[in-house]
Amino acid sequence: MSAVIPPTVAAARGLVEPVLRAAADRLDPITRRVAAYHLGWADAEGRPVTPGGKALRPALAVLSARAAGPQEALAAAAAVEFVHAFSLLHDDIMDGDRTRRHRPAAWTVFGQSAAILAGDALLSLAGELLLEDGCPGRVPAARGLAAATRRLIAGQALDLEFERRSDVSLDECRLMSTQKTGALLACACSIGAMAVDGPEPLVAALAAFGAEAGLAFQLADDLLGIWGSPSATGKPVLSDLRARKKSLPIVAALTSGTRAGDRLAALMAGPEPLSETELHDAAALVEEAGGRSWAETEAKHRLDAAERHLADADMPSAVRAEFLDIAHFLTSRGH
Ligand SMILES: CC(C)=CCC/C(C)=C/CC/C(C)=C/COP(=O)(O)OP(=O)(O)O
Repeated sequence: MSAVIPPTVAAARGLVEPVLRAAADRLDPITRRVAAYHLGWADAEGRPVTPGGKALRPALAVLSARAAGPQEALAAAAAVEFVHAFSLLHDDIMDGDRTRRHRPAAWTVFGQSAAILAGDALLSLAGELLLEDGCPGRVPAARGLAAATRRLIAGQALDLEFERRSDVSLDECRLMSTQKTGALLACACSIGAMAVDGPEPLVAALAAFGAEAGLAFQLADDLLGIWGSPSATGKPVLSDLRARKKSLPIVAALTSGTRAGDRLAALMAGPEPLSETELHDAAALVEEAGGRSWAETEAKHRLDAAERHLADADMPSAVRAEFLDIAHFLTSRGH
């Protein structure tokens, strides 16, 4: 199944992209070239191409400002996208992933050092953009983004540690996903309202909505990491099992107390890389042990919880409907 990108997301991309490009123009030419490639503006030779990322976070940030009033918070929206872009650049290096958004990952084209520097540069541009912006809530917004980045890093640290552990609990795995993905989604959903100095209860409700939607998004992403087709995900098939990732469906299967879960644990404990047959066996065992259905149900629960937070928040009904549209899109991407 695949879902069409909501019109709000496409429209927000058009609004935020000039801000992103103008900010990236401040970078030195070497770093800008890597950033422009990673952000999907240019090919390896610097020729213009059509951007590949979905730009969900800036769309959520734009909506977040609109929830508080008629103002825009484009610098905040661009800053969140830069943090996201930094995290993907570094993540591909850490995971050794060679493909991103249907293209060779930046580090495979420009080398690891250049890609690390480009990620660092995007992170610093995010802070610069926010703090020099004229919006009244720029300092709390910058503090919120910095805290979300710290949590994103904590989640990534757990994710990497879990690859070497065989005793990861579902609670630990949930914490990792909440930090790795939920923190920046929560920030994207609330930073616009924060930047325009919106009321505190609205900011809190939007952050709670984003945290739940972020967990639902990560569950959907984890399902795609096992059963997603490379044409839909832009990543190699069975990539999470290949990397021995302890994603939520995998940990649900490993901790299920079933024979299939035990067989999966034995398969994943071996020292050698898994063969293609073993990878397909492992995916079947995750399913047999109930990991797939658990993750699908959990994603629905998280989406319901997200909707409840939104229902309680005071905002124009059209903005609420657009938030919901994006939340449903997050969990129904191509399989
Ligand atoms: C510090 C560090 C290295 C952190 C890494 C954290 C990390 C990679 C989290 C994964 C989050 C996620 C679901 C990304 C896909 O977003 P998306 O589908 O919106 O991506 P798109 O922009 O390509 O559409």
